[in-house]
Amino acid sequence: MNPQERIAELTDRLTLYNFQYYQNSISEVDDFTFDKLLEELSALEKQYPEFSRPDSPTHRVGGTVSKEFATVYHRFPMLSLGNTYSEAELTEFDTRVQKGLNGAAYDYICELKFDGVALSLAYENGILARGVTRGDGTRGDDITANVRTIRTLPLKVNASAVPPLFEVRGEGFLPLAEFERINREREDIGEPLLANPRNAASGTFKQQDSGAVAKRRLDCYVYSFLSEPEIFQTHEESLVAMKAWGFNVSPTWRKCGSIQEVMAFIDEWETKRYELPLATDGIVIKINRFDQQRELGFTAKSPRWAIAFKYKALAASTVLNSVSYQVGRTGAVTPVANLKPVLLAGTVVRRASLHNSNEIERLGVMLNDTVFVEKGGEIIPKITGVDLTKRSEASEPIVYPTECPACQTPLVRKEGEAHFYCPNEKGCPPQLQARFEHFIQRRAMNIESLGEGKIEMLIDRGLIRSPADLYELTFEKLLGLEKTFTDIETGKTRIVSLREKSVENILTALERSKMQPFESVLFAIGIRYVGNTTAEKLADYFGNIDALRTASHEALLGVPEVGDRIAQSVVAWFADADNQVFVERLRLAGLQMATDRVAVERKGETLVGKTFLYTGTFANFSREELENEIEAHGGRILGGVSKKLNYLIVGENPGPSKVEKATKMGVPMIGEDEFMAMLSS
Ligand SMILES: NC(=O)c1ccc[n+]([C@@H]2O[C@H](COP(=O)([O-])OP(=O)(O)OC[C@H]3O[C@@H](n4cnc5c(N)ncnc54)[C@H](O)[C@@H]3O)[C@@H](O)[C@H]2O)c1
Ligand SMILES: [Zn+2]
Repeated sequence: MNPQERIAELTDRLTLYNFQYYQNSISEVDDFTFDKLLEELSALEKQYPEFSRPDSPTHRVGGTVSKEFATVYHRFPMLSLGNTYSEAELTEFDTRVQKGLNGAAYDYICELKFDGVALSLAYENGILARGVTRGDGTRGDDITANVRTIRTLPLKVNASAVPPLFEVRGEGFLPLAEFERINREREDIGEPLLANPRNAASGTFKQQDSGAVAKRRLDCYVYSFLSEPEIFQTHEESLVAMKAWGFNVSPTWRKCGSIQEVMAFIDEWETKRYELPLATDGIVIKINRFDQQRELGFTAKSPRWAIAFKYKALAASTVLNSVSYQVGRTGAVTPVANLKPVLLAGTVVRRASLHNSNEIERLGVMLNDTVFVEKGGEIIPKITGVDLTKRSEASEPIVYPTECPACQTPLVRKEGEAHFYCPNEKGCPPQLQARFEHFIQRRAMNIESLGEGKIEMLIDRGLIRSPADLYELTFEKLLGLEKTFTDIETGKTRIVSLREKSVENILTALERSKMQPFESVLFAIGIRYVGNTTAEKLADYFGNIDALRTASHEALLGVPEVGDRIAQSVVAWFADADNQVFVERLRLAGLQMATDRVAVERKGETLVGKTFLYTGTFANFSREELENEIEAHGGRILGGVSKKLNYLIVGENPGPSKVEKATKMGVPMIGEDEFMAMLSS
């Protein structure tokens, strides 16, 4: 390939990667590969400027604006950062700085490079007015509503010193613990897992529904302050001030007087960064004094007064001893590598994720091979390659099972999915186990006293096969049961035994679970793709299990946020005869199969914005009908007489205390006729 062709190819490829990364929050290649290709393109363009294309990704910030959000122009452009993976280049950067400042003294501020999404946060008179993405650097997407869901971000800054207009910049991110929580939840309801915290954060910020965004607890570390006129002399001062004003400033920054100190900071954080609550991918080094920053200036794409040092993902090499196959709740089979224990980023690694059979093929890995293990943004390390120089006669092919490792049912592969599945949903022990774990969780039936091995023991003893069996457990059946568990990794044993006290706890929890609301029951029964929120929406809309059970695909599509995939899954679930029996048994056990609140259909807008309370009995309505009428016309029912109450509806034989309180507080009281007039006004 000649240089012109290579330049064209790299330009196209990198443009595509940028598009996927910034628009669709997908990494087609890892960052290191991306950066190396960009470096290659940049070098070729320098050598052959005549072939450099105007749309080259070397000239500009990678993102663009999208159609879904309003476009906002940045008051100060949002640039990228030059980056390097080598200390030698860092020294070159320092030399350029020295030259640029004509020998004047200078300090650096080192910060962690947080791996999330750059945000511009504009404040007007101390109030958060706008949150905008970086976009193409000149203009970005207005995602204010989503940014407002970040709890650590002050919506109002109470300080006398703040200028009327200022902008704070920071990195919006998904904390690792939150990322893990979301993935556990997704796995539980059979959704594909999110690939990494940075892409998950980026995808979340681009959602249209800020209610859904709020459920993912995003966070933001701020690292830059801009105003006109400037009110600080140094970056350090601005960090201290932002912290004092209530912004979330990561305490990890440090002032360094020389490039040697910078290097020491880099070394120090190479492994320590894994203790932080978020993914990081390097260190950002900035000149501290603002006048010196101005003196050094900018290129078209990045400041000359700062650079990012990126860590190569930490890698170790070790031997692949064996592969185990785990079966999840939905039957998906995941291969897990069992490794000869090796130290990586300060922890001993024994296992690594292999994702699926495609991944094993892609890596070409064999048993007893020496493999490279890397720790990236995720918590579980992954195998990234094979050290072929160490391949020996002992290496043997990994034979992917054709049968479920737990129940020997032949595995199947669903179209378009990377995983093999065990189709024996009802009899496969790990699937059963996971189904119970799903059923007992707090947000489902809340019977967590059954955790920690008890479920496994009950399955083993043949006492439970379906969650409905739980409600047939008795004191006699449970008392005295015992099982010893051995941890495969440490060899330590643990005994679970059911004595009087724990049996009582279990039975009480089971009894109490019968009061869990209908939406929790709906979540607990484990329909694929039906998470908490969807269960709530379904419960609200249909009101009871019979309406839902008989709902058609079309009817289901009428539920807010329910699409084809969920509708299909619900219909299929209720069509299954065993599931019908399951639901009947739960109903007989006394679980809630209807909401207290009957879903109401909107009839009018006459009561919108008004609040009501009623007392006594009425000629034309039962209490429930009255409540429905109020809600159907957009009104709200309050729990008691308060300042917020607009009307007390008084019927026959009213309660004296409500009337008395309403009189005292001057709340208007209306009769049934007046209320009916209001409905139709
Ligand atoms: N894998 C892929 O397909 C792919 C595609 C495009 C880009 N990328 C990655 O993204 C990089 C380019 O992205 P970029 O232009 O945003 O550059 P960058 O991410 O390397 O550096 C700039 C960004 O760093 C962030 N940042 C984090 N901590 C900071 C701090 N303390 N101070 C200042 N800024 C901080 C800001 O968001 C800023 O916009 C590439 O180098 C590559 O690694 C990957
Ligand atoms: Zn199985």
